[in-house]
Amino acid sequence: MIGSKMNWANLKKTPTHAVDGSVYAPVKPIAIEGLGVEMTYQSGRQSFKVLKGIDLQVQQSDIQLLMGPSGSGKTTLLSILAGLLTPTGGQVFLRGEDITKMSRSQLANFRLRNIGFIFQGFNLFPALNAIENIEVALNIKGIKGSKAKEEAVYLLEQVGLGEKGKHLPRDLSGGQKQRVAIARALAGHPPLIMADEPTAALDSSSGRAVIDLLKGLAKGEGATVLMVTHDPRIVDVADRILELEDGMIKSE
Ligand SMILES: Nc1ncnc2c1ncn2[C@@H]1O[C@H](COP(=O)(O)OP(=O)(O)OP(=O)(O)O)[C@@H](O)[C@H]1O
Repeated sequence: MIGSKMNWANLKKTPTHAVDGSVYAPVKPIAIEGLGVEMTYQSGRQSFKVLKGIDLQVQQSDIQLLMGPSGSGKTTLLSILAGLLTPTGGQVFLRGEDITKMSRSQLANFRLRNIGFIFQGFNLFPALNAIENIEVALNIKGIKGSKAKEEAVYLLEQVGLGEKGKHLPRDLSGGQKQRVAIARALAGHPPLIMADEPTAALDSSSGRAVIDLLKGLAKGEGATVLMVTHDPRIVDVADRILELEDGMIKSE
C-alpha cells in the first residue's frame, strides 16, 4: 500500500484475513433458522412424530430447497418455518426474531411485513380480477391508490400475465391462477419468500419465468427464498439443498 492510495470501497469487498493468516469471505446474515424443530401430529389416541429435531439455517439472499420423499415432512417444516403452524418442540428464528415466542397478533403482523407465501391452492378472491387480487394484498401492507395499482400491474407483467389483468380467476387457467398468486405473494417485496412447489402447476415457459423472477429477487434484491420443490430447473439455481427423510435431515 506504500506509495499508493488505499481504496476503502474495494477493501470492504475483499476477503478478510483471520489472525492465523487464513482468508475467509464475509458471512451473510442468517435469515431463517430452525433449532431442534419437532412436530407430533395427534390422531385420536395415536401420535405421529413427523419432525424429529430439525436444525437448519438459511443465509440471506440464498435460494435453499427442501427435498425428500412424499411424507418426509417437507410441507410441515415449511409451514412451521413460515409461522403458519406451531411446532411441538424447538425454536424458529426469522431475521433474528424468535417467532415461537410471539403472540398470535405479533406473529400475524411479523408475517405480513416479512414473508411472501407461495402455497398451493391459490385462494384468490373470485369476485376480484387479477390486478385487484394483488392490489388487495398491497393495501393490507399499507400501499394504496395509484401506487398499489401500478405495482400490481408491474408484478403481473413480471409473471408474464400483463394481458390478463382484468380477468377474473374463473377465466384463468390453473397455471395462470398460480402466477397471480405468486405475484400477490411478492407484493410489497417481502424479505423472506417461502414456496411449496411453486412451479408444479406451470407450463415450461411460465415455470421458467417464475424461476427467473425468484432468482432476481434473491440475487438482485437480497430476498431469501426457501422452497419445497422437485423441479430440476430450480435445483440448478439453488445455493443449497436440504434433504428430509423420515422427519430428519438426511444430508446437507
Ligand atoms: N394435519 C395433520 N394431521 C396428521 N398427520 C399429518 C397432518 N399433516 C401431515 N400429516 C402427516 O405428516 C407426514 C408429513 O406430511 P408432509 O405433508 O409434511 O410431508 P411432505 O414431505 O410435504 O409430503 P408430500 O411431498 O407428499 O407433500 C405425513 O405422513 C402426513 O400424513
